[in-house]
Amino acid sequence: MKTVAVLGGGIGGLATAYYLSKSPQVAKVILLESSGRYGGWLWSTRRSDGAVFEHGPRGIRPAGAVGVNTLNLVQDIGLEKEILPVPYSHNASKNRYLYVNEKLHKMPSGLWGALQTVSPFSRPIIHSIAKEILVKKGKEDDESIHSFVSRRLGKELADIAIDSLCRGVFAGDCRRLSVRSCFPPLYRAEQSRGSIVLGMLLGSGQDQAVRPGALAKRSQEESWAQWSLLRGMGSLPEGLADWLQQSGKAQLCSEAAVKELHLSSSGWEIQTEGGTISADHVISALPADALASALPPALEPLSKQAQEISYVTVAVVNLEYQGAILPVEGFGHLIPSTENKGVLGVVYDSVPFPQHNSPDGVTTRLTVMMGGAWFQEVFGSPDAVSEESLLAVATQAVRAHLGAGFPPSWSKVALQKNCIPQYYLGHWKRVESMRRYVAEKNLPLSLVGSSYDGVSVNDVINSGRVAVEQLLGPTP
Ligand SMILES: Cc1cc2nc3c(=O)[nH]c(=O)nc-3n(C[C@H](O)[C@H](O)[C@H](O)COP(=O)(O)OP(=O)(O)OC[C@H]3O[C@@H](n4cnc5c(N)ncnc54)[C@H](O)[C@@H]3O)c2cc1C
Ligand SMILES: C=Cc1c2[nH]c(c1C)Cc1[nH]c(c(CCC(=O)O)c1C)Cc1[nH]c(c(C)c1CCC(=O)O)Cc1[nH]c(c(C)c1C=C)C2
Repeated sequence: MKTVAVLGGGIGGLATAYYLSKSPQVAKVILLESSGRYGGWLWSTRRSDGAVFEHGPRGIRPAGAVGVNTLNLVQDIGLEKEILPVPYSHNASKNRYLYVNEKLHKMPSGLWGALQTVSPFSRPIIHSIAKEILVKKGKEDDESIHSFVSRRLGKELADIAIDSLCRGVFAGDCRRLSVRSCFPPLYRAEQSRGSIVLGMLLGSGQDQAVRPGALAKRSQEESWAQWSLLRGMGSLPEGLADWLQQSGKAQLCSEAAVKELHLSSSGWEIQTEGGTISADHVISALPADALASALPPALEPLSKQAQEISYVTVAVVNLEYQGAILPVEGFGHLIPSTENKGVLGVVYDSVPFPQHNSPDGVTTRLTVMMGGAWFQEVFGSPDAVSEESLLAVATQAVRAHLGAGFPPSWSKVALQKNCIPQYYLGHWKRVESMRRYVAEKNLPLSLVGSSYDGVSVNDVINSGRVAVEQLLGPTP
């Protein structure tokens, strides 16, 4: 393997380039990014007074093999000293809220929470859990998350808790999203143990373990629930880009949009805004629709399937208020679609990460997330909506939900167009069929990134590692 081109400079592309650069089998890595900045949705505003605001992800979970894998990478690129951990004992880990019937309700957590009737639910969660063990296994090879949870745990949990959860992870509609692709452990638990509860107690064939380095071991010893970085999540792609530049093997090209891919006798000819590049192998970390636009007409079956993966738009509104305005301490609150379609949830950023507050006086930083699967219906076309109207909806939500009687002292509206892929029913079959097509045609192409195997930062980084290992064997 001489030259590998990585398409897309989001966290998926950067992580892929990192794993490639570690392999002695690769002579050169060329990363092509269309914008002037690396990181994709990982994007932080650092204000001159030191305050940090996130316009994409704000916290990463250290749990599981993929969480360990990300911490190993963070340690290896030297970002360890910038880590901001949030332990399980912290209020931001223990307290999550739902906004239902115009009131905040703490979501039940732990055994005590499960044993009690906690509003807005009409009976203790333990009822649903106990009955779940006896529910028969589903017969379909995929099912919507809402249908799966209604069947196994009851309609009330599906309508309120799961509806909100899917808005708080996928900005999506649980009636359309696939349980198999969005929550593989739940699907696997039913398949292997006939029950979610038994699957969790007995295990259901988890992913391969990743050996933890010192940082991941520390996260386990200190029971971290999530982590961020001192100067915001944007430091992760910046750190990776710096590491790649110093590796001497990687050539990072920004403002180099990939226009067309052509198969050649030895691999690919890649036509970019700046010229043509040759590569022996291409790893695409582009959103699937962007890859579809660049594929040659001869690979139409592949581009057609890539085009069928849809995305939703999220308006991310960062707000800063003077003083401590929160009536409760926690991670934030989610709003089920029956309560308010347009406003998905509010993150109380100051609670998990007070280090990102301005050092000048007491402030509260919040992020209101809006739209998702309901964007068009509530706000109209993302191309026509004004920032002012989105800001007005966000500040009104904070006023109504949290009682902030005065306007924010600072705000920023980021309209994140087509930012989260939606794994609808049958997503697994489409992805499998795309990969089978690539294998059968012997195409020098690998598919990584959030369009295929999970949307979290951990999943995306891991998809880069898996693709490189499939191509070259285990990374050193
Ligand atoms: C608002 C929001 C909040 C989130 N919160 C969390 C969270 O709390 N925790 C978590 O784990 N995850 C979170 N996520 C998910 C996570 O951030 C994303 O799934 C992940 O960053 C996707 O990375 P990626 O590299 O696959 O894609 P992208 O970030 O989309 O990267 C793709 C890159 O390709 C480039 N590109 C596009 N077309 C071309 C072309 N033709 N040529 C060259 N380059 C091109 C783009 O400019 C981009 O840089 C959140 C996402 C959003 C939007
Ligand atoms: C209100 C909208 C959103 C909030 N965060 C996201 C959206 C769309 C995006 C998002 N959040 C998480 C992930 C990664 C998933 C993972 O597997 O790690 C993504 C893409 C993390 C997350 N956020 C919430 C949950 C339950 C999770 C899963 C992991 C975990 O348990 O920590 C809940 C949640 N998200 C938002 C709020 C306000 C909220 C709950 C109060 C914002």
